[in-house]
Amino acid sequence: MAKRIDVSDLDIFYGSFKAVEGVSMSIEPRAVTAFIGPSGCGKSTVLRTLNRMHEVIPGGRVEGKVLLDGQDLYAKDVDPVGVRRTVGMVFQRPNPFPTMTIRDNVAAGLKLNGVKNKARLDEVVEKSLKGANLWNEVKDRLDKPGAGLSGGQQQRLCIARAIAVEPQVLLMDEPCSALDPISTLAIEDLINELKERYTIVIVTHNMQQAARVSDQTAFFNLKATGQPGKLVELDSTSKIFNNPTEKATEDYISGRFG
Ligand SMILES: Nc1ncnc2c1ncn2[C@@H]1O[C@H](COP(=O)(O)OP(=O)(O)OP(=O)(O)O)[C@@H](O)[C@H]1O
Repeated sequence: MAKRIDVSDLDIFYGSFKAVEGVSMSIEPRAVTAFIGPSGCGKSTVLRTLNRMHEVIPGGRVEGKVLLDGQDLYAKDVDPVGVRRTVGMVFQRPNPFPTMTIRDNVAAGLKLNGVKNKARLDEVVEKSLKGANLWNEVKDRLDKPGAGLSGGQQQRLCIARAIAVEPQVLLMDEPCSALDPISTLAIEDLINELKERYTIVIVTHNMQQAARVSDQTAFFNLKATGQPGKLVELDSTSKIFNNPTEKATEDYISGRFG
C-alpha cells in the first residue's frame, strides 16, 4: 500500500553545517512528486531523510518530523533498517551487484530478509522484473551477471531489486541522469505505471522530465553558497510550471535564475 509522507519543520545538518532549513510539506500517495532546484539547494539531502539514509553519513542528523502515514520515522523505537525496507531507493548511477546474476540481484533483498524457498524467490524475481518492464529482455539470461546489461537495463534491474521487497515508497535520485534518451523514456513510462502502487519521489535536474512524470513539484532554492536550502513552494506540477505563486520559482522555471 502506498503511503503518504508529511514533513514538518525539518532542518538537516552535516556536522555543524545546516544544509536545509525549515522544510514542511506533504507528499501524496499513488502520485509522483518531483524535487527541482539549483545545484546545492538540498534536493538529494531532503530525499535521503525520507528513508533515514542521511544519518548514514558521518555527522548527518535532522531536527523536525517525517511522518509516514502518521508514524514518526525518527521516533526512538523505530528501526532505520525497517524504514529503508518500507521506503526504497534508486540511485543516480545504476548500481547492480556486478558479479551477481540478474536473478540474484533481484532476490538479494529477500534473501537478506531470510526467504529461502526457491519457488517463492523465482516468483518474486519474475513479478519484480515484469513490474520493472525488464522481464522480456532478460528472461532467457537470468543466470548471467547484472553487469552485462545496458545502462538503461541496469537501472530497470535496480528498480526491480527495489520493488522486490515490496516497499511502499520509492525514492529516486536523478534515476535517468546516466541514461540515453530511449532508456530515459523507458524509465519514465515505468514511473508512470509504478505510481499506481507506490508513492514516488524523484529528484531531477531535467525540468521537462519533472513536467512529464510528476503530479506535484517541489521547488527548492538557496540564497547563497553556505546558506541553507529551503523549500520555496510545492504545488501541482501544472501550477508550478504555468502559474507559480513565488517569483523565485517563475525565474527558475523560465531560465532567469542565476
Ligand atoms: N556528504 C556531505 N557532507 C557534507 N556536506 C554535504 C554532503 N552532501 C551534501 N552536502 C552539502 O549539502 C548541501 C546540499 O547538497 P545536496 O547534494 O543535497 O544538493 P542538491 O540540490 O541535491 O544538489 P545537486 O543538484 O547538485 O545534486 C550542499 O551545500 C552540499 O555541499
